[in-house]
Parts: sequence; structure tokens; C-alpha cells
Amino acid sequence: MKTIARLSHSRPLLPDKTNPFPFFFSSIYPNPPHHLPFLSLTTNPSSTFILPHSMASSAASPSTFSLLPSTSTSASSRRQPFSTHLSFSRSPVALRSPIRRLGFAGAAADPLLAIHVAGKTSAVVGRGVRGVVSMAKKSVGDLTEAELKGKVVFMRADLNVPLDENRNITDDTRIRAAVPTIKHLMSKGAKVLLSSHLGRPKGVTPKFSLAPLVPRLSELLGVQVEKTDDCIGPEVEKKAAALPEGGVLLLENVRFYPEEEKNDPEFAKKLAAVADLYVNDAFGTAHRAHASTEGVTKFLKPSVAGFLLQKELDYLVGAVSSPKRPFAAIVGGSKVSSKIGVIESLLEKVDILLLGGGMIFTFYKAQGFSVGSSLVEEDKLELATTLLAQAKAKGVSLMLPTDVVIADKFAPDAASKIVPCSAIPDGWMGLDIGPDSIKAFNEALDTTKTIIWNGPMGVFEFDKFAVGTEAIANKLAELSSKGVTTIIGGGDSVAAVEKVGVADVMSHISTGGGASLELLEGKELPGVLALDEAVPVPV
Ligand SMILES: Nc1ncnc2c1ncn2[C@@H]1O[C@H](COP(=O)(O)OP(=O)(O)OP(=O)(O)O)[C@@H](O)[C@H]1O
Ligand SMILES: O=C(O)[C@H](O)COP(=O)(O)O
Repeated sequence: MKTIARLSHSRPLLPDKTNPFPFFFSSIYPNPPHHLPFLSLTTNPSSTFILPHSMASSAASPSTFSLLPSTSTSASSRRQPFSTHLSFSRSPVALRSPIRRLGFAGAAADPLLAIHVAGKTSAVVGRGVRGVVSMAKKSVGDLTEAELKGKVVFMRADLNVPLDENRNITDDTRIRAAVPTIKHLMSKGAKVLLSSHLGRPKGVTPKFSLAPLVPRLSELLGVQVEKTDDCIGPEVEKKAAALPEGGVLLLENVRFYPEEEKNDPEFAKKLAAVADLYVNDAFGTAHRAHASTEGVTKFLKPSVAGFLLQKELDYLVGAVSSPKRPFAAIVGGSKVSSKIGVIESLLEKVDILLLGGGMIFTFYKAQGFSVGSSLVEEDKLELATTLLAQAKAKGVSLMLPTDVVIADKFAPDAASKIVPCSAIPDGWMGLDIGPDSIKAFNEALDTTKTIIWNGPMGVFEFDKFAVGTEAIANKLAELSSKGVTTIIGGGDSVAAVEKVGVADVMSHISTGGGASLELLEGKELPGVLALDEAVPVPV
């Protein structure tokens, strides 16, 4: 990960397979990675946001916003392809109030930051900012050795990894991501009860057992991990009592009990029964108010955030709340309906919004274009028009692709051609963004300092229609190496980035699909909210 290379720790902190986030062993980030949004931003409240010359000049001209076709309703004017030039109707100075660029001091001004975790407020101390208090969550890194040594820690991780038909792990990312927190606890002499769900079982279902994870966990942790056949009850009590300091006990799938997802307090109490304290590192499940993510905090004190949870929030909340600007979001995927909340929320934050994937055809149709047999959500046409108007009103440069790759059927071997987005023939469907759009998107991205990407640009599962998605992945990789903060938000976009082989280059790849979406929508995550507050730090 390139982020690591930039650290200025006095000791080498290089990532390896067992420790992808070595800098999180530092409890208060003495020298956090400088490209994290909250750290690279100025703390001078009177500073002026300066746009590159070309943008600043267009900023002076609000009327140049023209990413949409002419508002004329005449058929001929409507059939012109979209113009996609960039423009900013905001005044550069008024882009964001200064407080938004104050890193974690912005917590008081931005509710999103109120759910942040501890460990970095010191980064802005003494830089001329006064009277603002960070409302952060307590981190496992804040606990002293005395608070951990010999203590039984109930640690919730998201070890929901994909398994093949032979129950071999096909992607161990989530296991590796949990390792730094587990190792930290081990090194402090804690006894770790590791809890997770796998899949969505209805009752006890052997194929959803966590047993296949034991060898890989043991290998990554360098100790023999023991496993129980249950997650509560006498077996857990007995094995927990026999656990040595630094030992790890993997509890069976917590969702074998329906009480887990019901957040049943009695069940939460049983989960907590043998533990002294709680660490939540399950970012991927933090949007669920379940017994092991939320309920258990009522019975265990302290209840703190693990390093992975902390890192996810650092990037996803930090980037959205206090981005280095210009800040762009790329939103793709199949449906507008699944991304409405994300788009609406991002319109409040970003300077540039690029839309791709299946959802664009709903926007085209809303503008009066014929879209052939492309994916369209008829009941979202009005919404699409509203979103375009909202973008315009907020001065966000919203870009839709100007050309698309169309196919005669939804299949990997379909016949295909490139057409302007206004000229999709009947019987053809758009399955990718075209080369002109890729060029325009790349040019827009070249101007940015922070990029969040959620959702593929096309049907990337078919090689023929993966060009747009792969081009964006490569562009983000290139920009990452130039210091742009690049954040990939879960699910298919992560799969695409991995397919291209550039995952390691990105600033942050989220381990949470649903959780990262909810966070980007501005929703509060119950698994984070339930954790203890850090001691307020005046900054
Ligand atoms: N033009 C298109 N027509 C139909 N389906 C498309 C098109 N472009 C992309 N898709 C499909 O969209 C799916 C992803 O959409 P979805 O809304 O699930 O995104 P997502 O999974 O939420 O993204 P992420 O996981 O990154 O958040 C992919 O399977 C892809 O094939
Ligand atoms: O895979 C995920 O997104 C998380 O593990 C959460 O799983 P869930 O959607 O089944 O709650």
C-alpha cells in the first residue's frame, strides 16, 4: 500500500501479509499518513480555497454549467449529445466554509465526524484552532496494557469471507484486515474471543460454520487458533477459562442464533458473559444493530473501536467530511434506486459527480433520449430529473457519459458498437461507457485531490464491456501514485479494482459494501454509535 510508504515513523512500518495496516499499532498516530484527508488539510481558518486556474475562471461564470442538454424542449435540441465540460458555479472561496477544512476539529460542525473514533485529534492541536471539541469514539489503541493484560476481550470482526463449493476461502481480505487488532490484543496479553457471522444462515447450518477459517487465521496470527462449536454456553466458558494470555478462541457463527439479528438483550448478555471488555472491528457489519455489534455494548465496558473500524471511518468519514478539494465522486452500478441516498448525500459534498453504469439510462430517458432496451427504472424518471436539477442548483459539476457501448443482447459474446448517448437504436442496450466519456471523465479526475468510487461503469463481468470500469480503475491507480486520495467503496467496484490488479495502489479499499454505502449516505452506523466516546479533546 502506497500509504504506508509515506509514513514518517521512526521505526519501519512496512505492510506484510499479516499486517496490512501496520501504522495502526500506533495508538495515537504520532505521524499519521499525510495524505489522509483530515491531515493534509490546512488548519488555518482564514485560508482561501484555491482552484486551479482553469477552474477558477469557470467558477466566475455560473452560467457555464452545462452538463445537461439544452433545457429547450424541442426535439432537435434534445437530441444533441450532452456537453460535458466542467464548470463551477460556486465561488472558489465559498466552496466550503473554513471549518470544513479543519480536519477533526470539524467534528463539531459536521455530524458525520461525530461518529469518528479516537486517536488523531492531536493532529490538529496547537495549529491555531480553538474552542472545538472532538467527539470521537474510543479506540483499542487508547487502552493501556494494564487494561488488557489477562482480560477476556469479546472482539467482533467481520470474517464473512467468500467460500467455494469445497469451503475453501476464495478471498481472505477480511481476515487479513482483522489481524492488526487481534495481534495488538495478543501482544498486550489479552485473551481474545473472536466472534463473527458468515453468510445469512437460518439457524444452525453447517455450511456456514466458521471452521474453514481456522487454518488461515492461525497462519496469519502465528498461533494455533482454537474454535468452539457454539458462540455462547458452557463450552465457550470452559475454553475461555483455559485460554492463555495472548490466546485466540474463534466462536462459532453468531448468526446460528436468530436472536443475534433480533438484537435480543438476553442473547447479548450471554455473549458478553465470559468477557471483560468489547472491541468492535467489524466495519462490514457496523450498519447492523445486532446483538454482537450493538447489544453487547450494554454489558461490556469499555466498548471500543478496533483498528480496521478506525481506518474505515478515517477514510470514508474523513474524506467525505473534510476532503482535499476538488473532491469527485464516481457513482455507477445497476440502478438509480439503490444509489439515490448516496447521490443525494454526495451532492452536498462533492465538486464533481461522475455517473456511469446501468443507472445512466434512466437519466437519459428522463432527458427525452431513446435508450433502446437499456436498463431503465420508469418510476425513477422524475427523480433523475430532480437530481440533475439539484446538482445544478448546488453548483456540482455532474457529468453523464456522452457515448456508450451498446450490445444487441445481454451476453459476453454480444455484438457491440459505440454510439453517442443520444443515438441508441431500438433493440440495443447500453452496457458500458464509451471512449469519449472515458476521456472526459479522466480529464475531470485529473483536476481532483480526493475521489470516492462506488459502483462499476458497465457490465464489467463481461470482458467486452469492462473497458470503462477498467479505465477508471487504472486512472485512479495513476492518480493515487500522484498523491490523490482514492477510496473505493465496497462490493463490485472493489471486485473491479481487484480484477485490474490495482487494489494495492488505492488509498483505501473498504471492507464493507452495505456499511460503506450507508456511511456515504450520511447514515449513522449502530455498531459505531454504541461504542464509548473518547475523552473529549479541545483542539
Ligand atoms: N449498463 C448496465 N446495464 C446493466 N447492468 C449494469 C450496467 N452497468 C453496470 N451494471 C451492473 O451493475 C452491477 C453492480 O450494480 P450495483 O448497483 O449492485 O453496484 P454495487 O454492487 O452497489 O456497487 P458497489 O458494490 O461497488 O457498491 C454489476 O453487476 C454490473 O454488471
Ligand atoms: O458482507 C457484508 O456486507 C457484511 O458481512 C454484512 O453482511 P449482511 O449484509 O449479511 O448483514
